[in-house]
Amino acid sequence: MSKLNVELGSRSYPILIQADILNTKHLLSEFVGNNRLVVVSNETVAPLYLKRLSDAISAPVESVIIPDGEQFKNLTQLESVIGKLLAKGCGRDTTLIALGGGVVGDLCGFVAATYQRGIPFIQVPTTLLSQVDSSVGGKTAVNHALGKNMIGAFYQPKAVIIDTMTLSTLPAKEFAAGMAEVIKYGIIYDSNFFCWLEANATKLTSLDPDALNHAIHRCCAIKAEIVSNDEREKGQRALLNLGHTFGHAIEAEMGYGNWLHGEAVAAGMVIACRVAEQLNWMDSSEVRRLINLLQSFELPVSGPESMDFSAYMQHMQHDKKVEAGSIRFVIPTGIGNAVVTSEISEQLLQQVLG
Ligand SMILES: NC(=O)c1ccc[n+]([C@@H]2O[C@H](COP(=O)([O-])OP(=O)(O)OC[C@H]3O[C@@H](n4cnc5c(N)ncnc54)[C@H](O)[C@@H]3O)[C@@H](O)[C@H]2O)c1
Ligand SMILES: O=C(O)C(=O)C[C@@H](O)[C@H](O)[C@H](O)COP(=O)(O)O
Ligand SMILES: [Zn+2]
Repeated sequence: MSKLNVELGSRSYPILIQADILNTKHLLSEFVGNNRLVVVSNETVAPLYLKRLSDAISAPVESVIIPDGEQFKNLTQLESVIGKLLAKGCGRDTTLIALGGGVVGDLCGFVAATYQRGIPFIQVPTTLLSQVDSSVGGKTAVNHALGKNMIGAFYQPKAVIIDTMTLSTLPAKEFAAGMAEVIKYGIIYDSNFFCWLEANATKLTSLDPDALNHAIHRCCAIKAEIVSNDEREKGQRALLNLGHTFGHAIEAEMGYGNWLHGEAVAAGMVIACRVAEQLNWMDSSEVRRLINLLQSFELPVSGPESMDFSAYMQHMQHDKKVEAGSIRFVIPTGIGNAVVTSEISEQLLQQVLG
């Protein structure tokens, strides 16, 4: 088993990574004490993994099951989950366990942050995207029609338990979406990791256990370090938003769920790199390497044909990185480095976005 730690003083927590960790007896006992346990999952993941998780916990477990899809990461569903917890009589001595991908994790985390002013929760992520990104760092949220993750809280889990074996049932398109966030870490932070991804793309697609373990471990280590330094995104954490200003605009414009989050981030990262290329911050060979790597996972490398400059601008005004009315963009300065800047002219954006 590999173990990492998110260092946040009294709110620090471990990330445990292991194939088949869901077969470990008394898996969560050190994190839950005598609390009542409620698993929040969805109608796809629960039939696959809820029994295994319950068996591993070796204590009574209740569950709340939500419908599957990004379009259900909303206030209606939040209220519904809270209503079910109230109907069960759950008090503050309840720990929630998010079993599923980023949608379940973000929603369950926000329920935990708000239910009776806050109860503990544990992340058990089952998609590649959630194992490398969303389960770590405590960004919890639901979407609003006008923007992604517009209603939420920073609220850290008590532990992140990653069973890499769960990826064996993940649809290929969802695996690819997770790879977009994996590649993001290479661009913003670690050029060696980017080179490693170029060399190991085939192994990753075929779910080679060692390659998967290395990629998940490296991503979690980078995210743990960034979050430990900047929990509330006052500085460096904003780099994790590479591709998201454009990507979130795509998700909202196309209707939540029609473009997967990772697909939109893939297209958004290429757009950010095209901006960098125009500024001579990145050379075209580096942009080509990103495109090639994304394409090796069959990810999109441009936004939807139907979206033009004004459609992007309309959504990007709501981006959470807007400061004093200016949109701040994460722009790479090469493979392995990126900066946050508000100095991107509308003219340049129009040129890149069309
Ligand atoms: N909080 C954060 O820091 C953060 C970071 C990145 C993304 N996100 C959010 O995460 C969400 C995307 O997460 P996602 O890509 O995991 O999508 P998801 O949660 O919708 O899961 C993708 C699909 O895979 C299914 N699934 C999950 N695990 C499975 C398994 N093991 N086997 C078979 N099917 C499985 C799900 O039911 C769903 O249909 C977005 O809402 C995004 O905004 C949050
Ligand atoms: O953890 C972070 O910080 C990130 O930005 C990770 C992103 O991959 C993730 O999609 C996040 O939810 C986006 O955050 P938002 O603040 O732009 O909604
Ligand atoms: Zn993301």
